[in-house]
Amino acid sequence: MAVIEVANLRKTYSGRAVLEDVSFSVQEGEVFGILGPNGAGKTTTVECVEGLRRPDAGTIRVLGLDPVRDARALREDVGVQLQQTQLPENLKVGEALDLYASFYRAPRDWRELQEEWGLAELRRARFGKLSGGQRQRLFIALALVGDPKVVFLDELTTGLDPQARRSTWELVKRVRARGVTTVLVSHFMDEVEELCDRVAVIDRGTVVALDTPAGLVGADAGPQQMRFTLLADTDPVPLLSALPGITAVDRDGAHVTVHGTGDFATAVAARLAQEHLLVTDLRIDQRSLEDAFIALTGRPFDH
Ligand SMILES: Nc1ncnc2c1ncn2[C@@H]1O[C@H](COP(=O)(O)OP(=O)(O)OP(=O)(O)O)[C@@H](O)[C@H]1O
Repeated sequence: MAVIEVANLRKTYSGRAVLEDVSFSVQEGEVFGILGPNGAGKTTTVECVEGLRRPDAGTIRVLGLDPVRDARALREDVGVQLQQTQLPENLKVGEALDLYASFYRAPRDWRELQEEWGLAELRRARFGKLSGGQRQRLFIALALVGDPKVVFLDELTTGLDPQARRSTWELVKRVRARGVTTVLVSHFMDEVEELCDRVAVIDRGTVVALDTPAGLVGADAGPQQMRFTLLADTDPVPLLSALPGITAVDRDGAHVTVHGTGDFATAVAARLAQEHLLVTDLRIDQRSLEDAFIALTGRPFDH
């Protein structure tokens, strides 16, 4: 079942189109990524879906309802992650959870949530004193306190150090495990690759691709390379050239580079093993989501 349906969304600011024609749908239980460089239109898209901005054209349905017209009805079922500036510095963690729980008719027990998200020992800590990672933990807990069916997480790990990013990712996996449909806005390739079931890549106000992370990397997959050093004085070129999927084999002394498409690396490994040829320094250069973005838009992904 589609929890979110967006069709032909268009939004302009002072006559400038920021969203041209954005369409996508999010299925129940999915972690759906919205990926794009700065200024691509991600936040505008999500804020329209949240009912915070009114689109100029197009239709949006969240749990079958219109986010602007049916805002009151949706409030109970949708969780939105706060931005950094939205909590007073001197509010304590426990007070924030208690306060936000009071906004909902049927909230989760915030003390339970506090335990679950490792916030119990911080319950008397003031918001202003929390580290970046602790703030994100609190924001996610606050987004979940109303026991929503859908949650929006926007730029979750921006400004966090690598370790805090990784622990925040673990939190998102826990949200998913609870079956909450999640929309994750990000401009980090590795983040959507790690967390999302499907990703809409937005560039300059349009969806330039929509697929699973693996599909995005695999789509339009150009040739890949396999490199190794041969530990034997044998010419590998005639041996490997004829294997399926191989487009070229280059040799520079003992250093060999095999170019190919599809699952050619398995065929190469099998052939080398068959000939009892030992190799070292084996590397396979795989396409990344970053490469996919360049292939899709013709330019590098600028943060
Ligand atoms: N209220 C507004 N009035 C005018 N222009 C706006 C407004 N909000 C956003 N914009 C412009 O719309 C474009 C898209 O902004 P948006 O915040 O949706 O992008 P984004 O992909 O979320 O970027 P970021 O990753 O930087 O948050 C930008 O050029 C931005 O300057």
